[in-house]
Amino acid sequence: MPSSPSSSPTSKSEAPPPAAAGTADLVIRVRGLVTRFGRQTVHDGVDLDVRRGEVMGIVGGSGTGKSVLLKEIIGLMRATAGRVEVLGVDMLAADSATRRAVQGRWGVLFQDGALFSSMTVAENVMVALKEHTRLDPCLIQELARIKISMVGLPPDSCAKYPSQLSGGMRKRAGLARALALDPEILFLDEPTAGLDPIGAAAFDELIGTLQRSLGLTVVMVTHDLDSLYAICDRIAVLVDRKIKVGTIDMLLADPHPWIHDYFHGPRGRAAAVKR
Ligand SMILES: Nc1ncnc2c1ncn2[C@@H]1O[C@H](COP(=O)(O)OP(=O)(O)OP(=O)(O)O)[C@@H](O)[C@H]1O
Repeated sequence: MPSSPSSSPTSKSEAPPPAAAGTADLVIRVRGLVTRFGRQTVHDGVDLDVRRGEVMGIVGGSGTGKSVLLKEIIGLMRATAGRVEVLGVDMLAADSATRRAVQGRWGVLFQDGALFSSMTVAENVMVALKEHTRLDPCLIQELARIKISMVGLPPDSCAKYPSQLSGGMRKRAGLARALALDPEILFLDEPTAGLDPIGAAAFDELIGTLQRSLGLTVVMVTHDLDSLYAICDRIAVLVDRKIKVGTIDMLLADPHPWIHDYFHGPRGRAAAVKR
């Protein structure tokens, strides 16, 4: 396992997308998802397939339902209608034990790291290990130390409280916690929000390196065009209450007005230049 990932990121836009997968290689399968809040319809028949080992970015205008979709996939919210399968389990129909078992196979990084403020970084990472395993306490401490090192935090951050860390360090600590149980899937909600451009690029590089070395499937809600170019294999765009999925090159050629403006606007052009 890498102690401090340092290899330079490969622009995913240059790489061919992972081979089209059969159903067996799908780790997430969303079908006909409908989400309504009162009279507001946020999703109206959303379909999404995420293949094992790919990095899927989720983008869309403000309020198009990116975060709600993520919450519905990880079971924090219940869709009005439709089907969500994760790792072959129908999450809406499964009993609580089955759902819990699947939940142990993914990690989530929320925007601010969502760390417990009264616990040190190491204690935060140990929470899931204590809850989901029966490992010896010394081994749990050692595993937490390894995860904290994997995300590039110095050893002395283990004993620090979240309030003693910078925003970027808090995100790394949240990532260490998300990786605690060696997940197969990593869900990220706007991982680079609030970071300066250099910090954001370093975080993208970390995600890319961890994804490759650990063979993770990553699902990432983001507004960050640089992240899309740097680490995403495919991108799911929420438009017109549905989803369009493609590689960056496919979406660059898409005539939908929002997609065109997003990828060909000033920020899109600036991100494309860095490819
Ligand atoms: N619990 C809720 N009750 C009622 N409406 C909600 C609830 N959660 C979200 N919404 C609405 O659903 C819509 C989609 O919200 P969501 O947070 O998913 O947007 P988003 O695409 O992530 O936006 P942003 O990019 O601004 O973060 C919004 O109009 C929001 O007000």
